[in-house]
Amino acid sequence: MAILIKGGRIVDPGRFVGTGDVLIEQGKIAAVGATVAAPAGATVIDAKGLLVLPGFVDVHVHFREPGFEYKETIQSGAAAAVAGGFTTVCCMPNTNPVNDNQAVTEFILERAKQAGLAHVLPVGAITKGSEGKELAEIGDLRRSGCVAISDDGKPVMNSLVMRRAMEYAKAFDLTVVDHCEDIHLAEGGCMNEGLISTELGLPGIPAAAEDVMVARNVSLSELTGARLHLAHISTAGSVRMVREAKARGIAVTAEACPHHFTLTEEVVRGYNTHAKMNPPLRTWADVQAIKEGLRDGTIDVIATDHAPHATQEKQQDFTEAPFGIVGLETALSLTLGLVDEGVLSLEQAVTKLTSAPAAAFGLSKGTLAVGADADVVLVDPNEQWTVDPAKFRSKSRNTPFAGWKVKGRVRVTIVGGRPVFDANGAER
Ligand SMILES: NC(=O)N[C@@H](CC(=O)O)C(=O)O
Ligand SMILES: [Zn+2]
Ligand SMILES: [Zn+2]
Repeated sequence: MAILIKGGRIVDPGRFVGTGDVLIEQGKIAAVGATVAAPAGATVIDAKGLLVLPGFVDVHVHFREPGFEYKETIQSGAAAAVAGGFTTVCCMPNTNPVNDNQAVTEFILERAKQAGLAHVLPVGAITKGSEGKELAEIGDLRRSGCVAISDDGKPVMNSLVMRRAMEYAKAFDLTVVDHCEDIHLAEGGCMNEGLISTELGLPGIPAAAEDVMVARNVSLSELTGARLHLAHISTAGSVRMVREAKARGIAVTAEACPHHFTLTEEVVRGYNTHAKMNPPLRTWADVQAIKEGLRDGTIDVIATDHAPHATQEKQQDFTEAPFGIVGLETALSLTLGLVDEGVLSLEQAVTKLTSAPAAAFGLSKGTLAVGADADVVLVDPNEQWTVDPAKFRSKSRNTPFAGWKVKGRVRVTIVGGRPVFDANGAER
């Protein structure tokens, strides 16, 4: 089936920016240009007034299958992804069992195929059971379809284990993704350490718990030459160190999450557990540093760290509730907020949702290049809407953005040439 997307504002970073048409044939991008003729029998989608973008790539999501299907399944997670404009998502291995072997990887890929929505690419564990002790079978994980390795949810505390992981990863051409947190410095904490944690009487997690691990990982990347990707950076110190590492030519990329460039620790007042995530919401100065890092290219990628948890789990004391919030269905609007604020140009914002994450993981995604998989998203940049968690595709509703009035909404999502989400036909 051929599809011609007509008259939209195309933003294909570094390739084509301007009003034009996109032709899809046999699941691939067949042509992009100011005017492309519709072949006989093609379905024409009128994209006037809409942005036409490469499908977004999220290198950091938690779909809870296997093991925690009550929070999210691969099916519900993939549905949330395409509703949010994400056509490729990389799912972290902190499931039960942990994705530290070929059987779990193959199970995830099979489930993703059955869902038939987004491309769901597994991230394998660095260590067996993500226990930080013994390396997983990294070569097997690579061969069975893992696109990166991480023990996300936990850091790899032992520096020698991390060094060996990086050496293997380099040999297998895999990116190593680390959740930078010194667990001893962070132990017992549930929000950012500072004045507010003292006022609220909550145990804090100092910025240094993140910073020291960023410093270590950058050093190990320099030592081994492995490609390092830093998950969810949240502190001014991390931004500073990544900036310096890049200036020195170290193979490091970094991601920031929408909540870390939108909210500060102030939101924790009121003890709303939807403001509890790891790393925690930080200070205004940290948020400014994250924005500056995004603006100047220090932070390459916007990733959601979509971390669904059930309502009853979040309805506990702040100290008891699990860390994490869902993000797939609000990320686009919050990112466009940075464009409205003048922090990013639209092309920069699209880059950080598409080609940059693809490059960080070495994926041939996030582009409208002729011959690429036809993963395309149509966005109305001006549509205003109110975040209503009850309408999420995700099984979970743990978001601090409920009731927020935001701008920019996905109209249509196409994966491999197949429309898999259409806001017009959808109950919202
Ligand atoms: N970010 C979170 O607060 N939680 C994540 C784990 C993680 O990303 O470290 C989760 O799996 O729930
Ligand atoms: Zn993490
Ligand atoms: Zn995570």
